[in-house]
Amino acid sequence: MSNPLKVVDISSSSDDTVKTLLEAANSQGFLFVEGHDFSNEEVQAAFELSKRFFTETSIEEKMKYPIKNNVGYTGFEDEQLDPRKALDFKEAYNFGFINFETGELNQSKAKFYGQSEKSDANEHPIPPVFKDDEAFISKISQKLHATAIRILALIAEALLVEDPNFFSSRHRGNKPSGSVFRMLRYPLMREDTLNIASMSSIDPTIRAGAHTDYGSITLLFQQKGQQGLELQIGDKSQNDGWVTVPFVDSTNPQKAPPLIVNFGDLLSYWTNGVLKSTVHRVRFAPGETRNSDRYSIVFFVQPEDDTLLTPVPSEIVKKASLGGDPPAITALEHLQERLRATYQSEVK
Ligand SMILES: O=C(O)CCC(=O)C(=O)O
Ligand SMILES: [Fe+2]
Repeated sequence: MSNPLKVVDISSSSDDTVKTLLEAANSQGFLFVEGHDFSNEEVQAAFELSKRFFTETSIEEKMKYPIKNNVGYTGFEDEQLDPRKALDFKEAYNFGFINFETGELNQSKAKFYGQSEKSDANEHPIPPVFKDDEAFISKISQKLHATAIRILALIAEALLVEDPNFFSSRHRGNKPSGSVFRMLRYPLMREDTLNIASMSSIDPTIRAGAHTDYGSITLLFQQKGQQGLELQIGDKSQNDGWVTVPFVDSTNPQKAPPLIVNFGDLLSYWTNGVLKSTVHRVRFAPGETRNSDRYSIVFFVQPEDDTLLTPVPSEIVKKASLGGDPPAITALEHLQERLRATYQSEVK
């Protein structure tokens, strides 16, 4: 399968790196990032852990950790990324309320927001299956956060923002933000899952409905032989423009494959559309032969909650303005609005 996306090495800050990154962000809104810090072993271990949680935990046990404040488990029929279409046939577990400096995960709301700790139990308990690996999950989250900061620094350079820390000072790791580390599973349709599908309005080929991401940027690992991510970047007269993202292997066997990186609505809004937030979905082609579920590991990056989304101070951004700037809302307001649409009710 040919690769329609650019592969950018973020270990370099060369003019070429910065230029290619901006080109990819401005045209496709998606790219592959190599030169990151992740070893193959580490990413494999994260996928193993995800598999263990999804396949060795009963549904009753999973339901003890229902998603709340965007932290926890979401099952097969909860999410609807494209409100016009069927519900998404997938399950996910979100780690959130993370302090990327200390590595603390799933903190209570009170602790996360620096309010005095209430006496009642933490409303975001970590499922026991993850208990022995909490330090490992923290480390992966911290590295993903650092990788995102690195990409944002290169973006600031590409946009000729005078302050090189413009984005990093708005994505500080120890401040409250809606950033989430998510494990996802898109199961094969088997005897045990077919029942769920036939009982509801699920289209089994669409695993994550067409949507754009909400935040600043998204980092994603997928595995060989488990493609399914499609982007709407092609010729609209053919297949509605859907293009499949292939699996791209690492050029160094010790290193994990390149990360898939895309830009979300918030960064697009913040840059007057210079960075594109591209529509994408996950689809299993009808009748396609697969022999495994699809797993992905995703890190959704959000700025600090109270970040005001006034246009990024850059001549490139200013030139892209179509007259008046959009109203300045905060990152948290922006996120809550999008989550409300996804869950079609109050933010859980
Ligand atoms: O699993 C994937 O490949 C994509 C997931 C995705 O787009 C999302 O959760 O926003
Ligand atoms: Fe997405």
